[in-house]
Amino acid sequence: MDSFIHFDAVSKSFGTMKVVDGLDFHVGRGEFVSLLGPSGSGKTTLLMMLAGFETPTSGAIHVDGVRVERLPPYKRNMGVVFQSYALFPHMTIAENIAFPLKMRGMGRAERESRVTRALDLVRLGELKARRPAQLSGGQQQRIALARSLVYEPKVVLMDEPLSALDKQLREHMQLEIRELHRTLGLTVIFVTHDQGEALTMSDRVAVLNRGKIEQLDTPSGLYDHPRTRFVAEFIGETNLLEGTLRAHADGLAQVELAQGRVVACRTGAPPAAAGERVMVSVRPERLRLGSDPGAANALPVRIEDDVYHGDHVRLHLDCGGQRLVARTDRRDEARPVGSDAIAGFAPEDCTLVLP
Ligand SMILES: Nc1ncnc2c1ncn2[C@@H]1O[C@H](COP(=O)(O)OP(=O)(O)OP(=O)(O)O)[C@@H](O)[C@H]1O
Repeated sequence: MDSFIHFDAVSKSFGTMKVVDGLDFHVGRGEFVSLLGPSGSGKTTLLMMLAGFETPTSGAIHVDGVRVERLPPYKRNMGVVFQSYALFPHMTIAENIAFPLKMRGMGRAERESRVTRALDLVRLGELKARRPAQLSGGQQQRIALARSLVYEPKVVLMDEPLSALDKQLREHMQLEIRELHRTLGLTVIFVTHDQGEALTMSDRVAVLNRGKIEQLDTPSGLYDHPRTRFVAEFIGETNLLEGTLRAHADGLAQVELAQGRVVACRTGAPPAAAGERVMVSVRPERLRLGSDPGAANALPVRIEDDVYHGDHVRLHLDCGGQRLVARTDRRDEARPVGSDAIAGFAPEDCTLVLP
């Protein structure tokens, strides 16, 4: 991956509060990267520093080899789309889209051809004489998208652009944005707090927590190999078993759980040294129920509850006082509530994270 956008030790404080803390990461040309994290984790601040509406307190931002963190927004050639569409109500759609071009002194003929092209991209050419109030929310958001694309930026920054739309429209717009990303070869940085949206749309996702990136990885990398407890719990759902790392050899870690049982976990370099505390993260669909207490990674459990979800059943398990969740196929053998069983998982199906 070539480095197209590079954050080099970027921090941002408001007064004494550090809201972005030493960010170091690269984004490749043409990549779609989402910023995902809880409210207040610094996603918007990161995006605003890239757009030029905020200046870092320290550190450097490079875009296509140019240092940009002190450049004003209009010199960065980035398209920006916000949650609120921010269209001018007194202008027609065509005038709204032409506005940034007019501000840059572009001639009328060139402006018109670019507006037509941008409207064609979002398939709303027939609405160009209307005013924003005469459009639906989804149409207004597509116009805002067209406006961000009109000066053919190489980077498009989007801050929760779909969160005001209903579910169906949101899913439709997700597909449209992905399609535009692919066909135009755009580099997209997309802020969302919807993990489903981040996982389905992105090449990679940066999980932010308290101003730091906990993990920047592909969607499957985050789900299957979370590196921290925060990521394991934030992305999807997981079971966390506390224990002590006893040994690591040949790619297999041995972890002694609180109740004295030892489980094996296939992993590269473990996150802790032998003797230190770790957590074993096992996704609910990786927990298998059986009856062989001698099986590998076997935990005796009692079935506390079963909840039918149509395509699957969720079992709530009690494992020596700890609550676990298993997701089973409807066709699996039925397990009556109150019965005992053995919950097991393969060493390949778990991950070690720091507590
Ligand atoms: N101009 C400002 N002055 C003071 N504090 C600010 C300013 N802008 C943001 N903050 C604070 O910085 C922190 C990070 O805010 P930011 O908007 O980047 O978070 P976020 O992850 O985008 O959150 P959300 O999902 O709620 O939009 C928050 O605690 C916020 O209150």
